[in-house]
Amino acid sequence: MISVSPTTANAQALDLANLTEAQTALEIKDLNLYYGSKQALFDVSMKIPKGQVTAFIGPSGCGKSTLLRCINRMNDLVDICRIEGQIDLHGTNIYGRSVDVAALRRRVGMVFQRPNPFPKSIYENVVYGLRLQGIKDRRVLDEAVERSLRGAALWDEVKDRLHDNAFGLSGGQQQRLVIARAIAIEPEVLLLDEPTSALDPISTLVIEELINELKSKYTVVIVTHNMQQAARVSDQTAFMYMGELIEYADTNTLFTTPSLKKTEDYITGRYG
Ligand SMILES: Nc1ncnc2c1ncn2[C@@H]1O[C@H](COP(=O)(O)OP(=O)(O)OP(=O)(O)O)[C@@H](O)[C@H]1O
Repeated sequence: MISVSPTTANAQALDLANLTEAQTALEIKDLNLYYGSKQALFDVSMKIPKGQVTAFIGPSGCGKSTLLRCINRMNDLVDICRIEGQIDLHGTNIYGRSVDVAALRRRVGMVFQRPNPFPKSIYENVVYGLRLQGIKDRRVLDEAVERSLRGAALWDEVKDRLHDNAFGLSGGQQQRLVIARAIAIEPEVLLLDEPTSALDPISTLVIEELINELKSKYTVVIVTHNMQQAARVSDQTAFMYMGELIEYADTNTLFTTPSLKKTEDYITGRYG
């Protein structure tokens, strides 16, 4: 049995099928995705609430990362990838003709499985996106560094060595640095693709606590292999299987009283 965290279990469950516009960060509508002739997502539709943590779970190859990567158009980088359907971010289709993809990726930040700091100082990693925007004012940059590192629960550990190379940090610290880099440009949505799978249990716990704090400012969508992690950190969970969204519900319901047998079989470990 998967135990759901008390904060998650006590949260007021939202009516996910009938979220109002004000409650919705993302709306995925009839999304089909193909890699060449192979279809990887089938008619996925869901609304992702604002200021909450939503987890995608399911067995390997079910399409979790593919769906996540649609939300900031990372799949545009895959030549053979074709998408039908749409995703609205706060009401505007991110696949619309006039969308500036670089601007979209500033609104929708992403953190990957392996920490990927740049070979630069801690400070320069955090301000990277701000420098790209042409911001040079030292005071603005200094403030952003402190705010972002505090936001990523890393400030106290690195405040005395901001100009040291980021590669000198532990794996868990590097992952929090990457989160600080992502939040420095104040995105609306943070996508986390198995953010703790390369980390030890203690670093994992620190990141999970951080995820809980991040949702006060950002909409967080996380892909995880680990059902216990989904139960601990997310407010709602989407279970995917072979490219389909099978069941989507508040995390407590999905893990304690799922509606469908397929979901129950997965969460009780019968497959996957
Ligand atoms: N760039 C790509 N080119 C071709 N096929 C791909 C590509 N990326 C993913 N796929 C295929 O799409 C399907 C879904 O893959 P995806 O990585 O989204 O699954 P996943 O649920 O995230 O899996 P995992 O948990 O193992 O990371 C798989 O069959 C995979 O082989």
